[in-house]
Amino acid sequence: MALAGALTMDRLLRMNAPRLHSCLRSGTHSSSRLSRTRNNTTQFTRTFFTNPSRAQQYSAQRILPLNHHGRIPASPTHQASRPTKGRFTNHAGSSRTTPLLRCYSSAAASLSSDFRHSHPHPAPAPPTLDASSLDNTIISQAPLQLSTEQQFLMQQVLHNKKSVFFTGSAGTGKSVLLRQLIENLKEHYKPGQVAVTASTGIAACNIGGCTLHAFAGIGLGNGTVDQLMVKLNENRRAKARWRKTKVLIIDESKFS
Ligand SMILES: Nc1ncnc2c1ncn2[C@@H]1O[C@H](COP(=O)(O)OP(=O)(O)OP(=O)(O)O)[C@@H](O)[C@H]1O
Repeated sequence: MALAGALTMDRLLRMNAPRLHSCLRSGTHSSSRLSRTRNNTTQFTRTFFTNPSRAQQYSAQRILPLNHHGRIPASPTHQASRPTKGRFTNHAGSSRTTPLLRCYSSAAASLSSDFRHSHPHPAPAPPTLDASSLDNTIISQAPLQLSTEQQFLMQQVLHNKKSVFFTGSAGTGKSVLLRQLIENLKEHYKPGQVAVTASTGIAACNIGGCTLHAFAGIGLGNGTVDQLMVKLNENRRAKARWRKTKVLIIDESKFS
C-alpha cells in the first residue's frame, strides 16, 4: 500500500477504527484541502491513500497550475478536472467514488507574494500533465551491457563451467555481474539447481537468496566437520538441497 502526497500517518491514526478499517480494506482514502502556506501563497492539495494496483488502474497524477490569486483557474478544462466531493471521473468517462491517486500542486504556490506584486503578470502556467498518458507507465531499466571483464567471467561460468572467485574494489561491478549471472544460470538450469547464498542475511536478501548456513542445514555451524555431517544427515530437506544443487553461489564470501 502506498501513502501518497500530503496524507500523513498522523491523519490515518486520527481516523476512527471502522473508517480506518474500511480504508485499509478498500485500499483507498482521500482528503482535500485548500491551505495557506508559510510564504502566504495558497495551494490546493488533494491526496489519496491508495494501493499500487488501483493507482495503476486509474489516473496517476495531474498537476493544475494556480492562477495569480493562488486559486485553481475556472477555465472549462481545469473546471472539468476539479474534483467534486466524493465522485471522480476516470478517463474512460465513467464516474465513480473510488479515489484516484492524484496530486494538485502548483509552481505558483511556491512563489512568494512579494514576487507576485513585483510581477503583475502571472507566471506562465507549467505544462499540465495528461493523466491518461501516465496510466500503466512502467519505468523500465535499459539492460546493462557487461564490460569485457564481466563478460569473460560470465563465459567462464556459463560455458566453460568453471568455478570462479571474483573480487574487486567498491564500485567495480561485482554486484551487477552477480545479478546477471544468477539470472542467466537460472535460465540454463532447472529450478532448485542453482543455490543462491550469502554469508550474511542482508547480503542474501540483496540477491534473493538465503544464508549459506541455512542452505547447508548446519545451524550455526558450531562443531567439528563430523558433527556437522551428522547434523546434515538428520536434515532430509537440506540433504535433498545439496544433492539437487549444480551451482552454488556465495556472495560476500569470507574466502578472500
Ligand atoms: N557493465 C556495466 N555497465 C554500466 N554500469 C555498470 C556496469 N557494471 C556496473 N555498473 C554500475 O557501476 C556501479 C557499481 O556497480 P556495482 O554495485 O555492481 O559494484 P560493486 O563492485 O558491487 O560495488 P560494491 O563492492 O560497493 O558493492 C553501479 O551503479 C552499476 O550500475
